[in-house]
Amino acid sequence: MKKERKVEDYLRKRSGRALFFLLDPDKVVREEERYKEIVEELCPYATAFFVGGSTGFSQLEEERTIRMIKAVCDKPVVIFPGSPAHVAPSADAILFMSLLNSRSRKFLIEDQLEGALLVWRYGLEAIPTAYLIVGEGGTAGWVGDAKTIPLEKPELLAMYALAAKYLGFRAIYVEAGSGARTHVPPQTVAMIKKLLGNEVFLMIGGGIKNAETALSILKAGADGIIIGTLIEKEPEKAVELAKVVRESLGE
Ligand SMILES: CC(C)=CCC/C(C)=C/CC/C(C)=C/CC/C(C)=C/COP(=O)(O)OP(=O)(O)O
Ligand SMILES: O=P(O)(O)OC[C@@H](O)CO
Ligand SMILES: [Mg+2]
Repeated sequence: MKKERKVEDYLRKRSGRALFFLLDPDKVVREEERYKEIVEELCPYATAFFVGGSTGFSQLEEERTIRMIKAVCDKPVVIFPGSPAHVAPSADAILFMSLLNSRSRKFLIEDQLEGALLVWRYGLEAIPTAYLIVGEGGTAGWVGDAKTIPLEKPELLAMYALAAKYLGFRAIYVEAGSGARTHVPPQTVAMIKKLLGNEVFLMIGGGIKNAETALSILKAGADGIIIGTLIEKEPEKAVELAKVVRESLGE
């Protein structure tokens, strides 16, 4: 049995400077060699790799992607599940999430029932995470039947964030949607972090495409940020972003 909060403790030690690189198994398995090289390049800058997608669910592809990352990089690999089909045995942990602003019971609690059994069977570390989709919402918003929170109404997001904290979630992932044109504004991040305090680990993702944005969101109070689409579209820019962020943080 893996130690209960090993990855979570590791992440908490890196609050305010955690960089997560998200790989979509659906895409990775079609170009495994290319992604292997990208992972090698990103590895020194990564806090952890996230693996998951909103579409094309398959445990086989999830597991293959996790093993590919683990073969070339010693950083933790965390499942970011779009469905219970993403629960795969070789991961170090899973964001065990509920999409709190979904209209559907499936994403609030039903997928978790099926996923829980697999998490238990594989002895995976579960990080209780509230997933909140804002703004454009991207594919995850559409698939997850989210009542997306408008970016210009941060007070609605604040209500969700507080409810998540009081329900006992130890992490919150605020998602603007994969490839979003507008990322979560730093002022909103600052407001949410102030309400949450250090008890809850705050992750921000969606539409972060350059180092300036990444740093502004971290400096506003995000504990970690997620970079996905940039890795797929312009991997050299993702590596550059990672380098600049690490240097600017004095690491
Ligand atoms: C806890 C367990 C077992 C499951 C939770 C299931 C939930 C709550 C899902 C929420 C809805 C959803 C579809 C989330 C997807 C999150 C994710 C992995 C996003 C990253 O993928 P994208 O980049 O948006 O996907 P594509 O690249 O496929 O468009
Ligand atoms: O793909 P991008 O826009 O980097 O977003 C990352 C992540 O928040 C998607 O779930
Ligand atoms: Mg994607």
